[in-house]
Parts: sequence; C-alpha cells; structure tokens
Amino acid sequence: MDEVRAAIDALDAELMPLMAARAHCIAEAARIKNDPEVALVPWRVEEVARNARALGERHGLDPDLAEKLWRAMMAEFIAHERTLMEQAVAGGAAT
Ligand SMILES: C=C(O[C@@H]1C=C(C(=O)O)C=C[C@H]1O)C(=O)O
Repeated sequence: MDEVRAAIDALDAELMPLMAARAHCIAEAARIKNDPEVALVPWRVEEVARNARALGERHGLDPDLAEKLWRAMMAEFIAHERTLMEQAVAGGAAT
C-alpha cells in the first residue's frame, strides 16, 4: 500500500501544475466575461464533458468516470470563476 500511495502522491505532484494552469485560464475567462451571471455556459460544459469522455477512452480511463471527474472539476472552476467576477464587480463598484 505504501508504494501505491507514493505513486498517487507523485501523480498529484504532476497534476497540480496543470490544475494551476487551468485555474489561470479560468481567471482569464473571468476577466473576459466580466459578468458573474455567465460563469456557467451550458454548451461549453457539455463540450468539455464530451472531450473528457473521448480523452478517457483514448487513455484507458472509463469514460463515465472521466465525465464525472470533469463535471465535478468544472463545477468547482465555475464557482471559482463566479467568485472572481463577483469580487471584480464589488471592487469596481467601490472605486
Ligand atoms: C471557462 C469557461 O467557463 C466555464 C468553465 C468551464 C471549464 O471549467 O472548463 C467550462 C464552461 C464554462 O461554463 C468557458 O465558458 O469556457
């Protein structure tokens, strides 16, 4: 079990910079959209979910699991994007 956990920790260390890069793109999207009401764009969520299924299949990950993981991740990024835009609106209103 120790070896498996060490492998998981090593993979998490590889995933984190990619997650940070994704968060950077989300922050860019927040700046461009500049409206908390449009944090969630349904057609794009469905497109990313379809992409995740295809990528899962290509890399030997159950597509159902890939889709669930990506939908959960997107929900968190969308909430984060909305928070960033709300903060920008609040900051803009105060100045
Ligand atoms: C980045 C966007 O904002 C949201 C975040 C998404 C994501 O985490 O991939 C996908 C759809 C959007 O609702 C976008 O609209 O493309």
